[in-house]
Amino acid sequence: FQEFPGGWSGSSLRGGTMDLLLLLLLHGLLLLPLAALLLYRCSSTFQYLCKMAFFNCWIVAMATLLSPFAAFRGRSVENMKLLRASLLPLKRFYGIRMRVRGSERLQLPGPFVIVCNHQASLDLIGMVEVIPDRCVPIAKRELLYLGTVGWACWLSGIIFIERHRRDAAIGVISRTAGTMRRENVSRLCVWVFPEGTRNPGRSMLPFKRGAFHLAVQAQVPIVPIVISPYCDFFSSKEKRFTSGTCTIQVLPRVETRGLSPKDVPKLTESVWQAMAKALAEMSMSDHGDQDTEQLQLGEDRGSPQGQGDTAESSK
Ligand SMILES: CCCCCCCCCCCCCCC(=O)SCCNC(=O)CCNC(=O)[C@H](O)C(C)(C)COP(=O)(O)OP(=O)(O)OC[C@H]1O[C@@H](n2cnc3c(N)ncnc32)[C@H](O)[C@@H]1OP(=O)(O)O
Ligand SMILES: CCCCCCCC/C=C\CCCCCCCC(=O)OC[C@@H](O)COP(=O)(O)O
Repeated sequence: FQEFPGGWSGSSLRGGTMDLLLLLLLHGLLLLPLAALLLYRCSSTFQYLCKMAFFNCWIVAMATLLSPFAAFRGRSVENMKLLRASLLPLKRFYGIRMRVRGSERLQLPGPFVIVCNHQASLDLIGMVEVIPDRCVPIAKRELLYLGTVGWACWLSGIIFIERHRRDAAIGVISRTAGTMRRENVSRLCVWVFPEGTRNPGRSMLPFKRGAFHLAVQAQVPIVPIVISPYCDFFSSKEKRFTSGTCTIQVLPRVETRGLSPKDVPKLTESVWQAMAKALAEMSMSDHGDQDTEQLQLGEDRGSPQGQGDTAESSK
């Protein structure tokens, strides 16, 4: 480059290009969040993707932060309290109002098995709303391999089963029943999603029998819980996630004392029927507003009737 007095020199030309590039980069950096914000406001799909990404990031972040503290205690159901506390704020972030009905039905002195419908991973938000102390979920083994999430689940005493290895899964369930029955172990409850997989919408899949074998083997009651359909505010198929209201209905417990394995098919069917009825009633009313407290279970023996409450959560 030749230099001319008062003209452009090679170095000043390079400097000018650099300035221009920097200016463009700065604009880009400023415009990107603005564009993302605009997209978030305009596109419900983008909003859904952001909210789901945040859900997963929150879980990974909490698992990473809390696992070292949980590790001090070792593998213990007491760590479920940490897991629960870390997931409770999620409903506020998403503007989900939780209504719980019949929560007093969970205050039993002894062990019991909870069975709950499974629509989406969002069920975790409902689960932590009502899960009693010393209660662990049964989860698919794949969760164990999700890095710190798996570690957090293991430390919290979550019971893992390999769904496609029936004999191994039955073995895990039998050992769990043994632990529930053992007198020297303080009360242990187990939460099962008996559909065995997620099932979005207003219906339920037929139930797998493991939860019912577990209750019969341990001779403990079954407490069915129904979470109202998310259709109003959430759909993974339509990529829609807005704020909304969710009702959690705890149904009367079903006793299993005196039942044997041959009673399991009938027991499974009657619990499915009772839960399907409650789900249908919730679907008909706006957000499960209809009072389903008077639900009677065919198999229900000795459950306190008509004592239901409706608690709007302030947790
Ligand atoms: C800090 C932040 C960290 C946050 C971390 C995030 C937290 C995550 C935790 C949340 C966990 C939620 C996870 C949800 C899930 O993973 S759902 C998926 C796992 N759950 C299930 O699969 C449900 C349990 N499954 C079963 O119970 C099944 O019954 C199973 C044992 C797996 C067998 O299934 P399958 O073979 O497909 O079918 P059936 O149930 O129809 O059974 C077939 C025959 O076997 C007999 N059977 C079943 N179980 C038993 C048993 N325990 N004992 C004896 N016999 C059994 C059953 O009766 C059938 O025989 P018959 O037809 O009656 O002759
Ligand atoms: C080193 C590896 C790092 C991996 C990091 C992975 C990050 C994973 C991010 C978030 C994990 C969120 C876990 C939420 C678990 C929700 C429970 C759930 O809903 O499981 C589904 C199961 O019921 C049924 O599964 P399917 O419907 O049969 O499918």
